[in-house]
Amino acid sequence: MSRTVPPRFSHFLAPLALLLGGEVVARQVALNEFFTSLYNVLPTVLLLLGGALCVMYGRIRESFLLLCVYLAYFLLDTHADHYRAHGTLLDDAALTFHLCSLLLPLLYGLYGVWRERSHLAQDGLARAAVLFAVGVVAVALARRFPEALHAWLVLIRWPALQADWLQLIQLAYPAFLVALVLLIVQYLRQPRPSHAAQIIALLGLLLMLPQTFSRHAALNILSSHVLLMLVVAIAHEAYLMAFRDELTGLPGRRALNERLQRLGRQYVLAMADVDHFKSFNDTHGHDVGDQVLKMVASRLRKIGGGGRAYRYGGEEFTLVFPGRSIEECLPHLEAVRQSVESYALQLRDADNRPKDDRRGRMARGAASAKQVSVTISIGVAERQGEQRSPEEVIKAADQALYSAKKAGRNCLRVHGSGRGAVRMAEHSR
Ligand SMILES: Nc1nc2c(ncn2[C@@H]2O[C@H](COP(=O)(O)OP(=O)(O)OP(=O)(O)O)[C@@H](O)[C@H]2O)c(=O)[nH]1
Repeated sequence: MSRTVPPRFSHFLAPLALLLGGEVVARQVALNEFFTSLYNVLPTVLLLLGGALCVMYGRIRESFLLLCVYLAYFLLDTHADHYRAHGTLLDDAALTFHLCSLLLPLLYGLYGVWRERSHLAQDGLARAAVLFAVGVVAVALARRFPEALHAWLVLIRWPALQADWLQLIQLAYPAFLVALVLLIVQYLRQPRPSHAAQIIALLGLLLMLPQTFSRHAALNILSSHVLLMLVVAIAHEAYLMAFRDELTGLPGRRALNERLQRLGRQYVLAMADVDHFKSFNDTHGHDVGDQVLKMVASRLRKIGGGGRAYRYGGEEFTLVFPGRSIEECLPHLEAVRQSVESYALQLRDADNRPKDDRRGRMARGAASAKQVSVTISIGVAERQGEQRSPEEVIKAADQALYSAKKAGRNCLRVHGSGRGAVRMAEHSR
């Protein structure tokens, strides 16, 4: 999958808010009856809701993350409930708790970075087999050698690193660290909201485990919030899939259609199209064509004047200016046309791409680096006269775009007037 957006703090905002909210609620000495009942059922409800979303959107990875967290919650809740009701721990409480502390981060990290394969059933079976094998081995060892396993788990392997405030077995911390590093690397390689949520959810688990027996309802509250982070991330990904164009990162056609329904009585729409893109693709290949579309999208995204860019489809883009007149928009459209024209795109050859940044920068600076540039034509129309509906305004902008193409391309045309034919001097390329 292509990386279209850089890491963003906004990816972490919702999960961080949920983590903070969970920790604040978990610190309450007593919850009222409503919240106690709510948090009693929430983990199961979220597992079912998240599971349904995973089935709908074919998200195997997230379904196993939810399952891991829920299984740990379920096992620990049985013991926490008994402890709260009777004031004593069941015989295998300590062993179950230590095993969860070790296996939960390991399985969570593994499922988090395990790439989804196209064959969903095979993928699901492989993940289920791992969960089953780990579960069977853990239960078998716990039944046959409970004392030996307990002693192995609680052994302090690195006395110098032991501190009073560490409330889990020592082995749990490297397990969390490994999972954290894997998930951070995954996020840096593919900065997606779901990958950000997985990192924060892991931190939520690290916060949750030590409070299992010490704080009333902390297990229910924090596991609910962790599950909620994962469910929200699934919904967010589904939204992006439907509304965002994967190649350019711009909002796509569906988002444009939604936006067009909410425009007021005054607005301007512009259609922009890459010139001679077919022959560009034929000459340089589809991959270079994709790089060009990303470059054009990145220029259009920066349009001023309150405009917003959408990928209409193929090499066509739509610019929406709510509440603006055509005079207000023309300078911004002309600026973006010029910015595309003057941008020299350095061709990146995936096979010969330098492995490190320094060599990459040197290669980009080298005179021999291959450069290409493209131009765009723009047609623009305003809501007025005969063009009352957004569809009619788009059609008018399309006609203006056609005029711009006929006028020699690399220019801007306004529908229904001779204005705006800002023909630029031909550039030798
Ligand atoms: N690389 C790449 N090419 C695409 C994509 N979507 C559409 N295209 C190509 O865009 C080209 C569009 O060509 P045309 O519609 O014939 O127009 P044009 O060559 O740009 O010519 P004018 O618009 O008349 O300047 C086709 O060759 C499509 O295959 C895409 O996502 N990536």
